[in-house]
Amino acid sequence: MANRTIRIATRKSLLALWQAHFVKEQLEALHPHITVELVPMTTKGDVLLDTPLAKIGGKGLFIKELEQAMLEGRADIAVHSMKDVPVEFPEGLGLTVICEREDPRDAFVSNNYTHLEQLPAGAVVGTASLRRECQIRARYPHLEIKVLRGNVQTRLRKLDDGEYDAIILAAAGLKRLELEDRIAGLMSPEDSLPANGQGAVGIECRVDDAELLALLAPLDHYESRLRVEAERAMNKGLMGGCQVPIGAYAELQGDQLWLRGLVGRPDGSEVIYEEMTGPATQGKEMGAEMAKRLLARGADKILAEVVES
Ligand SMILES: NCc1[nH]cc(CCC(=O)O)c1CC(=O)O
Repeated sequence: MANRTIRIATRKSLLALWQAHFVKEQLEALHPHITVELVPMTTKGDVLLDTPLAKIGGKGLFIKELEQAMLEGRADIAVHSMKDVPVEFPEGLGLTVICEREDPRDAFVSNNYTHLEQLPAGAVVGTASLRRECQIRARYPHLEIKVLRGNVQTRLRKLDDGEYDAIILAAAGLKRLELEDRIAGLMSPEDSLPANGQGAVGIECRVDDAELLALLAPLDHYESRLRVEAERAMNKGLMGGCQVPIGAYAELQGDQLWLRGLVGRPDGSEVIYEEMTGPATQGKEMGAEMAKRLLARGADKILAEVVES
């Protein structure tokens, strides 16, 4: 594998660039004779920053342009936040690596409070995620939810400008950007069940490039893969991505996997929850089974309504 160059397609947000550098550094350390370059690009999701995610529709809003670059040979790999990666891939591409997962939890961010419980009636909470919205509304119906879009820095600025009393962000993103001190409180999975793949970085590439696959393989983290694959299998069964009110979260307990999932109405009036434990290597089957159980309990109706609204 002489002197090969690996080009990483990446979005231009600080978080995306951090994640691309994170992969670049590991590849360069593992394979001193290869060169790794970043190919930054803008995606549809970056342009449509003020529209609620569920309304823009179209899966893979943040990754289509990156995939196009790989298919056309302008890039070799794409580094993604797993939570933004659709469950299906275009012909010829696949998710070949899941890196070790960062903190998967949601973070409560506020300059005045440390937990949703403390917020007075009418306080304004910012999020663009229907998953976060439905869980907050179900438990705290007296709070107001206001759409919050933009990259992590923009969201924090909007909080500091006083538009919101608190906002919810993924802990992983804040930690990676060295903004951990902005986390007022970490939300347990019971408080806010994370999105599938939250906190994990994955690598997508052309599946026919055996040499490349071999170079990437050492970055794969088995435990993280088991968890994320189970979560994604659940979302796949529900045909939902990051833009729908679905939470999916798996934890390893020895050789067992504990998978929790929910689908909720964005207004919080209904949250359907299921959990299951089984052999860690059966995550995909468990995810599919969980999806079936959720659908049988009415998740199909909720999801259809969200897509139509
Ligand atoms: N949908 C945007 C997005 N995609 C990944 C992260 C955070 C990092 C991660 O989950 O790996 C975020 C921001 C957020 O939800 O706060």
